[in-house]
Amino acid sequence: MTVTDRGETESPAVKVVDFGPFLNGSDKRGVAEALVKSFRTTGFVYLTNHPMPQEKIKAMFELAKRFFSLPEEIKLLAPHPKSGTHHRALGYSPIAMEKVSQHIYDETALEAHRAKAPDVKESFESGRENDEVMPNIWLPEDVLPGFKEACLEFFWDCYELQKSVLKAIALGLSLPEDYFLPFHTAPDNQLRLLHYPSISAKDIQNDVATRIGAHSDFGTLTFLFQDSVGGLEVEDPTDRDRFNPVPPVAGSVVVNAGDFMMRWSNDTIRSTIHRVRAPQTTGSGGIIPDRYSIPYFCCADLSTVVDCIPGTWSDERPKRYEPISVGPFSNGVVQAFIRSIGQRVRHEATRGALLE
Ligand SMILES: O=C(O)CCC(=O)C(=O)O
Ligand SMILES: [Fe+2]
Repeated sequence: MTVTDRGETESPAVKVVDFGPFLNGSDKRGVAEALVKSFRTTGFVYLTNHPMPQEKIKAMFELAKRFFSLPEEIKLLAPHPKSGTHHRALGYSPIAMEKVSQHIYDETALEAHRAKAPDVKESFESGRENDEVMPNIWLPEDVLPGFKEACLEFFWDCYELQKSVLKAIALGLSLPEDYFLPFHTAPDNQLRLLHYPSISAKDIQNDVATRIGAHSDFGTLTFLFQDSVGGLEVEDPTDRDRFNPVPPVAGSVVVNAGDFMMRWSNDTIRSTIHRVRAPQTTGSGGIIPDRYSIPYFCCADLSTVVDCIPGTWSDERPKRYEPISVGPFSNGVVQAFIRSIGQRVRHEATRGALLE
């Protein structure tokens, strides 16, 4: 672990990029290149001086805490639908309902995986309000007044952040700044509020339970706001058996690329496996405090078709993938692996399948 000149701890695996010079125009290219370099190497980056106001992030965390502290039967007034009709999760999913897995396709192996170590977390998910195909699932307004409005405002603020980051990535790939924007207009994105209740450190260290199992995300990008508890880890790009911590960096948002971006960029950009366990500073005894995090998943418009990004392929490095429709891709990734027997198992990615 190193300490940055801002006095914060920084994971040696994940770089901190100051987004300010991109936003104020003083060094757009420098920021864009640093960003893309991180996406090529680790698939993860911390962005500081991003445009999301810190008070809004703080307020969203406070509201998430109030939501999760409601009695279970009240939270279940906005239940995640049991059927697989929603391509993305919406509404409230109680503790241990979802267990994330990666590359397990056999039913018996899935059962064993499910039985092993539950993901001890609960979540609430929402998308844009005008989505007629997948309408949001809210609590009655009087239960937590202002919750719906705050989620929607945060959703659209994150969309503004997404546009700026996509512009920087385009520039870093020597493309016109607006290259990615027409593919992300709907937007078919998802805001997720996550709560990991306090848990015995021993249970996590002994693999009796986990916070979120190892997985990659499936979309274009994920923005992750995390509290000060820690525990997020990313797979080491050179050693698949090693996970490096991504500890909280004050004021930053963690940005990572998803499987869709990896495929779209002809594997130039990495979609890296990550998980949440006990913070690495935790001793073997004791209780790990509650963790709250807010991921925002950015997806290309379901109605579009994409081909490998110009500049990511050439005669020497031919295209590895055919053009693909975003809708069937996203539906395929999530739907094909949703199992509604017992706990819901959600495979967030088919990275292996894509690479074949
Ligand atoms: O809570 C976290 O820090 C990670 C969440 C995550 O990776 C996910 O929801 O996909
Ligand atoms: Fe994730």
